[in-house]
Amino acid sequence: MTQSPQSTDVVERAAEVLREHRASIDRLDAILVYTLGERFKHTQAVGRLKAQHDLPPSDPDREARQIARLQELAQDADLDPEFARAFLQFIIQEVIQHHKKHQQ
Ligand SMILES: C=C(O[C@@H]1C=C(C(=O)O)C=C[C@H]1O)C(=O)O
Repeated sequence: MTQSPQSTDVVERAAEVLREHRASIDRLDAILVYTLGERFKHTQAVGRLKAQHDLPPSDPDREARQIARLQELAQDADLDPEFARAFLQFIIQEVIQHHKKHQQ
């Protein structure tokens, strides 16, 4: 069966919906970047504090509590909890590398 060509109205409406979604995605990406920037400011301060007081760069108990909490939040937010876990783990590993550099 051949498809009938879509009317100009339908095509224009689809283009408009796509534009709106992409504008929302761009705003949310900006929120993510600024949020991560703020988070890294705090973790850098924690890294300096740990270096000054000779504390270990990583804290596995704290990480386990954060991951459990984030997975609950992810469920509430309709986000894959496994994705949320992997994402937080990725960020924490980067933070721990920064903390190790503070201690060198
Ligand atoms: C920021 C800290 O250092 C590390 C990084 C963490 C993080 O990025 O959330 C959590 C625990 C630590 O392994 C901390 O101890 O609070």
